[in-house]
Amino acid sequence: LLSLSSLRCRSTKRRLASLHLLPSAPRTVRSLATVTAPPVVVAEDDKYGRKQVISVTPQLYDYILSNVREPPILRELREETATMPGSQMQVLLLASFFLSHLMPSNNKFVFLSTELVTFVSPDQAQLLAMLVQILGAQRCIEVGVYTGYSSLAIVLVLPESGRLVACERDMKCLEVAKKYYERAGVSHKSFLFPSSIASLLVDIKHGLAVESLRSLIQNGESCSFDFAFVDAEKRMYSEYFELLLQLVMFCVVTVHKNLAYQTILQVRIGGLIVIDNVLWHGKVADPQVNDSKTISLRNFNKKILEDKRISTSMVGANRRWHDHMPEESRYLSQC
Ligand SMILES: C[S@@+](CC[C@H](N)C(=O)[O-])C[C@H]1O[C@@H](n2cnc3c(N)ncnc32)[C@H](O)[C@@H]1O
Repeated sequence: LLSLSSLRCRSTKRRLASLHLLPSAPRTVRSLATVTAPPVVVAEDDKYGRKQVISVTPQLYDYILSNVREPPILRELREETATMPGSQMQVLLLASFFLSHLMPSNNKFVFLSTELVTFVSPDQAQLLAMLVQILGAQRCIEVGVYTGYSSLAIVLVLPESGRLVACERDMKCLEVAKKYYERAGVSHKSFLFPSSIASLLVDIKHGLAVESLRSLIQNGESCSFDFAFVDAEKRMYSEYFELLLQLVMFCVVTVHKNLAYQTILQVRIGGLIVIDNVLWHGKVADPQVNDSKTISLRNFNKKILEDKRISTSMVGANRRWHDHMPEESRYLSQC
């Protein structure tokens, strides 16, 4: 535990950063994980046609990252975030690695790890930004901002007239996010036209996300968003989803042809809701894991699968670092 405390301490992280152990993350992982995993997993069940699935090794993940276009301001924000107490990147992997050797039979730190905060990786941020661009999204919502890495990635590709509603309960995190929004020139408010959407790219909603989403609905903003990214409290995913379905353009349009005759058309206009961490570091597939967050996510995934109102796609893990990590810490890898 002492090791974990010292690793979570800011000065230690700075020292690690100066040794290039943090936060240029992916390379650090390679230094810990010297064993190369097979790059391909073959699905065992013949009914899947013996499909080969690429397993992302640290080397391959390095390669993916070297092909990411990360704007310099996002890189700076990522590096600053990685030095913050509680942020999860390599610190956690390092801590778990050391701890697993100190206390091989103790799995308490797996629990500790879930208290730390993660943020999307550069490749994930690039994917989010590209989805927003493909959609031609103007109005977006993020549930769970942390220090603003994913939200800034989204805002940077929005048109001038775009808007991102950023929901976050932690003011300290928002201070960092605001600093970067300002530096990127996306937090400008026009005092001449305060209600103008065009003058406000990031609209921060400080507070519990469910309340912020409800107030958007009460303010008549239903069916007015194109895109949402959910990355907050796992046990609230179902509530976020139901509220977002009302806010994102996926709606019932009522057409009044004349007073006597009314047609209701169900129109899917094409909004997109991206939900992070639905594999919950692999725990959803492990019947031995039954904590409340894992159960919530299992139930949520089942509900989404059965929900006929939407089209859905679950995208698999893009990193498989736990192949290289001790058993106790394998859930620390990202999905
Ligand atoms: C995983 S982090 C978000 C990371 C961010 N999306 C990124 O990739 O840069 C989750 C954030 O959700 C926030 N959060 C958790 N529960 C919340 C809630 N009920 N309402 C608002 N924010 C919440 C936490 O404070 C934390 O900052």
